[in-house]
Amino acid sequence: MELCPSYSSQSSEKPTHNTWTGAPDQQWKRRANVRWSLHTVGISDNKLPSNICCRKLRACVRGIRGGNMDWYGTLVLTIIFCVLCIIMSSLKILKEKASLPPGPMPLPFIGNLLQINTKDIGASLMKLKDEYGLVYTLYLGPKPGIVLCGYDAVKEALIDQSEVFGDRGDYPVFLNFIGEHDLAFTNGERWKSLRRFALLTLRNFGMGKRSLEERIQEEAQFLMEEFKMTKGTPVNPTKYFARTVSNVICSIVFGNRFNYEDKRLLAITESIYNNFIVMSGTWGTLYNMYPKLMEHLPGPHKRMQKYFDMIYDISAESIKYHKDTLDPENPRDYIDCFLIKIKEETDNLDTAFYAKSLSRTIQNLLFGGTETVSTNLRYGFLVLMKYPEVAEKMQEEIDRVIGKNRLPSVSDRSDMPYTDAAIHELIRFCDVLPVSLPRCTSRDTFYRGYSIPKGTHVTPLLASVHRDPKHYTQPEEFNPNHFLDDKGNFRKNDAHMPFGAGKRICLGESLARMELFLYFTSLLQNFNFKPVIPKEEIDLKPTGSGLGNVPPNYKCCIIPR
Ligand code: HEM
Repeated sequence: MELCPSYSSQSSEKPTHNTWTGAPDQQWKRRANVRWSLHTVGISDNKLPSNICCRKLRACVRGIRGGNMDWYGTLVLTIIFCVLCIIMSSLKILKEKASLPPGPMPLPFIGNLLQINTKDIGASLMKLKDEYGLVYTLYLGPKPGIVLCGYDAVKEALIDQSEVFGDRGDYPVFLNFIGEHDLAFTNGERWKSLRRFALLTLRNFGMGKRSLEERIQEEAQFLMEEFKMTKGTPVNPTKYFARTVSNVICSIVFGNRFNYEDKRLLAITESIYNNFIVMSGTWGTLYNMYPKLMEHLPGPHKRMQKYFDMIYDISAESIKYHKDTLDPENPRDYIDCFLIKIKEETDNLDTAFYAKSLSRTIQNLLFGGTETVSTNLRYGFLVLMKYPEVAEKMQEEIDRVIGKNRLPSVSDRSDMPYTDAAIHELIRFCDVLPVSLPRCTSRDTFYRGYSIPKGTHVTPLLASVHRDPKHYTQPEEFNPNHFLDDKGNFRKNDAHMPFGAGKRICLGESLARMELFLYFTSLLQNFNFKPVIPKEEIDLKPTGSGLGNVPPNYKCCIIPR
C-alpha cells in the first residue's frame, strides 16, 4: 500500500511538537488510538519512524482510507450486495428449475459442484441417475443442463428429436482454445458445410487410389516392426499406439505419414495426449464449469494453449507447402481439397472455408482421430490381459479364418463373429468417451413431459447406455456374449453408441471401426501380450474420467507368436 507523503519514513522533517509527551495515562490512550488507526489501514506501528507526529499520522490514515468512507460502511454495503446477489440467484434457480426435470439442489454461483467428483465425472453422473431418474437437471457451473441416461432416453432425444437435440453445446475447455472456426464445436450452416466437405473428402481418400484399409494395414505393419524391436522386454505401449493411429489420420490430412521419431509426429501425439489428460481430469471439468474463473487460476489447463499451438504450427508449415505445390487437378489430401474449396468460395461472404477454419478442422481431425482410437487400443489390450481366455478365443478364430500368412482385411469381419463381438465389447466396456460431447437444444421443446428451453445444455451419458441393464445382461462385466446370439453369430445391440447418435454422430466412425478391427486382429495374429503382474492384480479402473476415460498406465511384454 502506498503511503501518503506526510507519512514517508524517509521524511527528514523534524517534528514540530512531541505528541508522546503528557501524563502517562494520556500517553497510553494516544498510543492505543494511534495503533488502532494504523491497524484499520493495515499498517503495524513498529514500521513508523520514531519521530512521526500524531497530527501527521491522522492525516496520513485519512489519506489512506480515501476520504470519509470508513471500512465498516464498506463492509456492510458489501455484505448487503452479496446477500442480494445470493437471493436473486436463488430465485432465478428456482424459476429455472420449475419446468426442468428434477435434480439435486444447486447452490448459487457454484451450481452442483458439491454433488460431483470432478476426477470421475462419469461415475458421479451415473450415481445421480440412481437418485433422480433417467433424465435429470444438473448445474455444471452456474447454468442448468439436462443429463440423459439409458438407451431409451438418449435415443428419444438424439435420434427421435435429432433436429432439436442436434446442436453442439458449449465446451469451453476446447472452444476457448480453438476459437469458433472449427467443425466439432460450431452449429448452423457453417457446421453443415464443413461436415459435408470433411465426410466427402474422407470418403474420397478412402475409396481413391490407395484405400484407407491399405493405409491402416501398412501402419499396422510399421507398428509390428516396432514391437518386434522391443524383443519381448516390458514396454509401455502408449506412445506406440498414439503414433501409429495418428499416422493414419496424418496421411489423410497431410498426405504423408511420419517416421516414428519425426519431431512433428512426436509433437502432434504429445500435445493431443497431454490435452486429453487435462480434459479428462479435475482441471478440465472445472474449466468447463467455470471458464472465466479458471482463466485466472494456475494449473495444468494453463499449458493447453501451448499444446494446441504445437499442432497449429505444424499445420501452418504443411499448409504453406501445399499452397506452393498445389495442382488443382490432382488434389493429394484433405489440405489440397480445402485449399481448392477456399478458392472456389472467394466471392461467398458467408463461406465456411477460409484459412482459420482449415487449421481448426485439421486440429479436429487430428484430435478426434488420434486419442480416441489409440486409447481404445491401449485400454483394450489391458482388458485382454486381464481376460486372456478371450484373447485366446480371438486368436483361435483369427488363425482359422485368416491364417498366419496374410494380413487381416475388413472383409474378414463377417466370418469372425467372436472377434467382432469381442471388439464391440471392448469398446463398450472401456467407454473411451463416457459423457460424449455436449449437445444443446436448437429451439424450445417438450421432452418426456418437460418443457426444455432453447439453448439448454444436454449431456448424453453414453456410459449409462453402455451399462443399461435392459440391453446388457451383465452390464458391469466384460463379456463378448453381449454381442453374440445363442448360435454364436454376431448380434447387433442398439444400445451400442460409442460414437454418439443422430445428426452429430462421430464423423470418423467408419474409419475408427476399420482401424480397431485391423489393429486388434493384426496384433493378435502376430503377438501375445503378457502382463508384468499377475492378471488378478490388473486394475481396470480409469485413472481419470472427464472428456475421456483414461486407462491406468501399464507395461507389458509383447512377444511374437
Ligand atoms: C473409437 C474411436 C472414436 C470414438 C469413440 C469417437 C467418439 C465420438 C463421439 C462420442 C462424438 C460426439 C458425437 C455426438 O455428439 O453425438 C464424436 C464426434 C466427432 N468425432 Fe469421433 N470418435 C472416434 C474416432 C474418431 C475419428 C477417427 C475421427 C477422425 C476422423 C473423429 C472425429 C470426430 C469429429 C470431427 C467429431 C465432431 C462431429 C460433429 O460435431 O459433427 N472421431 N466422436
